[in-house]
This record gives sequence, C-alpha cells and structure tokens, in this order.
Amino acid sequence: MAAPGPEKIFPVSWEQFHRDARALAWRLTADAEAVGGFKAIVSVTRGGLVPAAIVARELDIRVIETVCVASYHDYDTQGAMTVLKEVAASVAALGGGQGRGVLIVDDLVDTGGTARCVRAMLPEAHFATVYAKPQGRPLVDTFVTEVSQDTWIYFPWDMGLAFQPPIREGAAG
Ligand SMILES: O=P(O)(O)OC[C@H]1O[C@H](OP(=O)(O)OP(=O)(O)O)[C@H](O)[C@@H]1O
Ligand SMILES: Nc1nc2[nH]cnc2c(=O)[nH]1
Ligand SMILES: [Mg+2]
Repeated sequence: MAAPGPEKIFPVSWEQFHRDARALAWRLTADAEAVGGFKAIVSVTRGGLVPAAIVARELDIRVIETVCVASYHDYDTQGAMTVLKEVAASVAALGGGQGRGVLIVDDLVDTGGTARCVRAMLPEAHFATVYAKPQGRPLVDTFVTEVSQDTWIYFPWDMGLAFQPPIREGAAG
C-alpha cells in the first residue's frame, strides 16, 4: 500500500523517462546475454507498457505479452490485487514453464505487492523496473533509480502542461 498523501513528489518528463528506460535496457544487456537473449517480455499493465516498448526496441525483443493487474483503484490508495488477464500459455510455457529467459517489465515497484503477484506466475523470470522504492526493491532484479518510500512518482502520461504561479506569489500566500 502506498502511503496516502506522500510527502514528496517526483515528476518525470517524457525525455527523462525515455533516458531512464534506455538506462534500464543498458543494465539488462549482461542478463540478456546470460540467458542467450530474452525470449519474451511480459509487460505489467498499464504502467509497464511504455518501458516495455523502449526496452524491446533496445534489446530487439519481438515477443511482447501482457499481464494485467489492478490494485490502485483510487490512484494512490492500494486495494485488493485483481488479476484481469494472465500470461498467455505460449509465453508461460517458455523456459520450462518457470519463466527462465523471460523479462518482466514494470514502471516501478512500491510496496512490492504487484511484483510479488506477478513473480509467483513466473518465478525464474527476470523482473525489471525503471524506479524502485525501498519496500519493493528486494523483489526487483534490475532497476535504475531508487526514490524514498514517501515519494509519489508522477509519470509523463499522467501529467499535462499547466501554468505555474511565480515562486514569489506562492511564498506571499
Ligand atoms: O509495488 P506496488 O505497491 O504493488 O505498486 C507498484 C504498481 O503500482 C502501479 O500500478 P497500478 O496498480 O497503479 O496500475 P497501472 O499500472 O494500471 O497504473 C505501478 O505501475 C506498479 O505496477
Ligand atoms: N504513478 C504512481 N503509481 C504508483 N503506484 C504505486 N506507487 C506509485 C507511484 O509512486 N506513482
Ligand atoms: Mg502498474
């Protein structure tokens, strides 16, 4: 569960997200070689779709599957974990049915609830996220940037351009 009303925010632009997702792909190159190239990506929807596209392009992975999990029903309040769609049988059967050679991609790990749920489906898969918070970090094999547990990450697809009042006006209020 993410703490309601986290103290800090970490807004991420499209450029920064692209850079960080590419950095994730760089970090995954040795792991990819170790398994003779990842056979498939399983993207954890919806947040994992964007980094999965970037990593797939960089590592030349052509088989992209989704696992659809929902738990944050009220944007920052976590509820029960619901699996809306499982991994397709053809991908679940790869690597002896345990996920070896499969790369699972999500945008972030927070409490680790989502990662724990997806890992149970493919225990030997490699789990990668762009961002990680301390509580979920032990569940991830590779990530790029750690933020504190009381930080809420705002992704570029959740934001838009908006007027910013001058700093001095805010300070006067
Ligand atoms: O480690 P946890 O505490 O489980 O949180 C991490 C998950 O939360 C977010 O997904 P969310 O359930 O909000 O759905 P979305 O990807 O569709 O936005 C994020 O994309 C991760 O999948
Ligand atoms: N956008 C976003 N979704 C989350 N789900 C769990 N933690 C987070 C977070 O920090 N940001
Ligand atoms: Mg998600």
